[in-house]
Amino acid sequence: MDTYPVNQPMLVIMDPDTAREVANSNLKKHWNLKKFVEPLAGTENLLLLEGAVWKKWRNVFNPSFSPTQLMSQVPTIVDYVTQFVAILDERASKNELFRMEEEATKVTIDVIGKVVCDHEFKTLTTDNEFVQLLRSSLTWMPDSQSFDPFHRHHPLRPLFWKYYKYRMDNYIGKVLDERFTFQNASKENRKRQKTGIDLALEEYFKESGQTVDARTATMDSEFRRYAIDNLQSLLFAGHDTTASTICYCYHELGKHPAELQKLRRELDDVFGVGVDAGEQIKHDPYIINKCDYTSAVIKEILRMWAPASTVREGRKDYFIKDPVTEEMLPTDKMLVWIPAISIHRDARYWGEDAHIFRPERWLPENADELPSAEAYRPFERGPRNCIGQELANIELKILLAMTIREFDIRSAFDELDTLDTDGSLWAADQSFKKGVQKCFDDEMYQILLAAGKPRQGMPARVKRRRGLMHG
Ligand code: HEM
Repeated sequence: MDTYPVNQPMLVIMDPDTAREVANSNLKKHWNLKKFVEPLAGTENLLLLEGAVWKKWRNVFNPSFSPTQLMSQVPTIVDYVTQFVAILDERASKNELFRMEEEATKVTIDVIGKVVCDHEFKTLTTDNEFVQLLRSSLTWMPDSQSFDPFHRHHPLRPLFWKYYKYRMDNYIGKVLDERFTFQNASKENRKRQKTGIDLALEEYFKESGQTVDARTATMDSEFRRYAIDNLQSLLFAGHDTTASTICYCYHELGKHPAELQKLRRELDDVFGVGVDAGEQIKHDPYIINKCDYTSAVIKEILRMWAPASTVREGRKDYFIKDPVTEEMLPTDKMLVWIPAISIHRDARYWGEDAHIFRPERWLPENADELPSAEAYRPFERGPRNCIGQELANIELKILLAMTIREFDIRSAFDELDTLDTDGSLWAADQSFKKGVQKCFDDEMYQILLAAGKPRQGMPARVKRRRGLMHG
């Protein structure tokens, strides 16, 4: 696809086997990605680094996302989701129209903040400075569909981005420095569960050959830069994709009563009718593995509304074989894109109902119907796959288990205009409301704001179904 002069020519990969080859190749991430990531998380981070430096940092953070480490975080996740439930309950009792994406972002930020930084962002209960800066930075993201040259190359954009990044660096830098001072200062601390920030610091002590003693150790500025950018990339990548996915879960379930009923029935079977799922999950985190249909709903949503994908930079010496003509296609000066969402909706792999929400396709008894695993890549595949996929899955299951039986949730695009002055990032940029307002025959199509987010942040209404069982 040649979009010159708006963008570089693109080679769009729609064939799952070719996608596997590209994902496993050493083609670098495309420089275009930097435009989105740098304002939010700098350049020295897992999303953008390459080669040996990337490998080193991936190894540093991998243990924070191991199954055992994640399961140990489940009670914390339940506590945050309980606060999210309280917010929904308040919205319901006031019968308020609100943007679900804004509220979902709060819970996912609080979770990732705790999992990665062991820091309480308290976004669910207070106005957190870091999150406000992150959202302000997002308001400056160019609308990729805009042909207005002033909008695309706004002269003030780099200044604002620099300012927000500077303040976000200060915030995370402080969290890091506090941890650095605190690191291993006491025996009890050494025994604590280690989060991403501890592992990063451990790596530093190992590399710098310093003894772990808070009074004499110093942190060099290069390490500090890498640590801050990496923590920010985890905070950023770890919240908005998950927030977007839970919104689409609510949206599709709201449109599909039969599937919603099946989901509620499964949760009743696993947790008991009228029994609080949160307390049970806290007590036995592995109970969520019994929820096959819940898992199927999440997989189906990530198939239909995958919020992220990979873009790679072509190279002179790298050719891709056209699976039909067998022609060797050059990739030099091209953006090589694997649009997961398009592969996920391709009838050649998923059948005539590729655009239909049908969680049943993921149930164990229907495994034979599924196409090759390569045709499903919401978290990408190969060495640069998503480090946080298990965390996202656990979080999404807990969110569904603790909300879907408590509330009726529906998107409310018919009332969108009444949110024009709510001060959200969506209200700030009215250009999102212009132009065609349906894609895949759905008003809640994705808007590219770093990741694919639900249009207008999903205007929503919630109704309580029964008395709350949580705190
Ligand atoms: C539903 C939720 C999520 C989806 C759909 C998703 C999707 C993706 C995709 C498609 C990539 C590949 C990007 C590329 O090639 O440029 C990726 C990478 C990444 N994701 Fe996620 N992600 C999710 C949640 C998370 C969470 C919870 C974290 C928490 C830390 C996270 C952290 C990352 C990081 C750090 C990378 C870069 C990995 C590397 O290159 O080594 N993501 N994700």
